[in-house]
Amino acid sequence: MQEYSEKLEDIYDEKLGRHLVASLSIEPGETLLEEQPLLVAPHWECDRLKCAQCLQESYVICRRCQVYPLCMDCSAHDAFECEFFASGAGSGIGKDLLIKNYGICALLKLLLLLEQPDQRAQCQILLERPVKLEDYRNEDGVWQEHEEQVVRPIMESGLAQVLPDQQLTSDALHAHCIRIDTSAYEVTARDGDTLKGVYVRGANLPHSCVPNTVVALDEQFNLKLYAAVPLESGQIIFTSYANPLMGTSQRQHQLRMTRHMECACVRCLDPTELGTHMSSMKCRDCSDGYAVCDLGGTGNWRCLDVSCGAVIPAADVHELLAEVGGALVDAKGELSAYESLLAQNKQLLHPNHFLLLDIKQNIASILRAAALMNSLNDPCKKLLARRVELCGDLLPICRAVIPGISKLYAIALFEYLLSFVELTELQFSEGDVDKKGYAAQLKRAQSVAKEALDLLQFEPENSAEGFLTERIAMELERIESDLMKYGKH
Ligand SMILES: C[S@@+](CC[C@H](N)C(=O)[O-])C[C@H]1O[C@@H](n2cnc3c(N)ncnc32)[C@H](O)[C@@H]1O
Repeated sequence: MQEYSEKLEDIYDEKLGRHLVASLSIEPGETLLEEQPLLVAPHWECDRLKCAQCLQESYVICRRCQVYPLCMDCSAHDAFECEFFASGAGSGIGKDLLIKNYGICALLKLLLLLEQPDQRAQCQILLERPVKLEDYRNEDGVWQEHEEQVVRPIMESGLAQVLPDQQLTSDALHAHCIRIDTSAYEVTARDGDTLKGVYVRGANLPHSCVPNTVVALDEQFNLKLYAAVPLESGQIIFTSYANPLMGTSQRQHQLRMTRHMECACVRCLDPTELGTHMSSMKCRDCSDGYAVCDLGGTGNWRCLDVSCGAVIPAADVHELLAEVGGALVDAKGELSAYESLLAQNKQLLHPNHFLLLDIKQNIASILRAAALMNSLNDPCKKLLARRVELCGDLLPICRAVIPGISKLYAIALFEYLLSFVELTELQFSEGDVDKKGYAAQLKRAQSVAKEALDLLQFEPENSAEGFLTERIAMELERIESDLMKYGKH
C-alpha cells in the first residue's frame, strides 16, 4: 500500500498544511498506510561512517566508486549512486567528499534521487512543501549547522555544476535540509544507532502529543501506520514527533527547535498533563498539595488546593529543573548519584514528575544490567524488589500518556514483567512464598505478558517489536508451564 487507506482523505488547511482525516470509522489496529522510505540516512551530526547498503558500521570504501562506505558483508550499494561517482557526471568530484563531509549523506541521497526519472516524482512531492527560509535564517544552531556540515561542503564540491538541471543554490540546499529535518522519522539501525527516514506520505502527518496512530518500522525501514484508538469520520490523523516521557514545556521546546511549531493538543493545554502531573511540583506551603503551571496566565506554578493557593515562581521551577537536568548528566551511570538525586528531589517534585521518572529509569536500567552481568553482590531480592517497584511506577504514566495501542506501554510492561518474574522465582526458590502464593504471582505475570502481547500484535514480525513479541511469548510459555505445575492447588 504505497497509498493511504481508502478510509482516509487527504486535505489541506492553513494551520496543518496537507494532512489526513478519517472519512469512515476506523478500528484500532487497522492499517492506514504502508510505505517504503524515500531515503534513510545518518543524522547530520553522525560521526561514524555507515555502510551505504545496510547502514551498519562501515570499515571499507566501495572499490568501484571509491566514495561510499561499505561494511565487510556488503560488496555493492545503490547502482545509480555508485555509477554517478565511478564513471558518471560525478566522476570528477573529489573521492573524499563523503568521508570528509559525512553530514551531507541525506542531502546527497536526495540530490541523486532527483537525477533519476523514476524517483523524481516522489521527491517532488516532498519538495513542494513550502519552507519559509526567513523563519530559519540566522537562527543560531540549526542554520549554522546545516551551513557548515551540509550546504558549504556541497557548494564547494562542484556538485552544483554537474547537476545543472537542479539549479542548486545555497538557499535551495538549506530548504532541502529543512524539508528533510522537519519530515524525518527517527528510525533505528540494526546496530542500534538512530537514523533519519524520510517518507513522502508519512511526512504529511501532523503532530499531537496524544497521537491516535502508531508508526511501526520493519528491518528494511518500511513504515506501517495503524490506528491506536477507534477513529470517527472527520477525525484528524496524528502522529507524535515528541518524547511522551518529557514534561509539557520540554516537549514544546523540542517541537519549537526541531519543527518550528507550537503544539496545542489536549495534553499541552492541560496543566495536569492528562492527570499524570508529569510537570507538577510539591507545594512548598501545605504538606500534601501539588502545584501546577498556570498555563494561560502568569506561567507560575500554583497549589491546586484553593484554600492554600501558594505560588512557586516559574523562574524558581526552571532553575530547579535545569539543576536536576545537569545533575542527571553528571551522574554518568553512577547508581549512588541517581539514588541521592531521587532522595533530594522527591521532596520538591510530584512523584510522577518526568525528572523523577527519568532518574528512576536510570536506576532500573543499572539494576537490570547488573543482574544480567551477575555483578550484584548479595542483596539480590532487595534490589530485584526495588527494580519491580521502579518499573511499576512507570506503568500508569505510560498508560495515561499514550491512549489505546501503545508500544511505549508494551515495553514498560515487558520491563516490569522481567523483574517481577525474576523476583517471584527467587522468592519461591528461597521459600518466602508457598506454592499457592507463587501461583497467584504467576497469574499476575501471565496477565501482564498477555497485555503486552496484545499491544504488540499489529507490529511487523521482522522489527524490533516483532522480536520483543517473540521474547514475551517465550516468557509467557515459561510462566504457563509453571502455572500448570503449581497452579492446581
Ligand atoms: C512533517 S511536516 C507536516 C507536513 C505538513 N502537513 C505539510 O503540508 O507540509 C511538519 C510540519 O507541519 C506543521 N505541523 C505539524 N503538526 C502541527 C500542529 N499540531 N500544529 C501546528 N503545526 C503543525 C509544522 O510546521 C511542522 O514543522
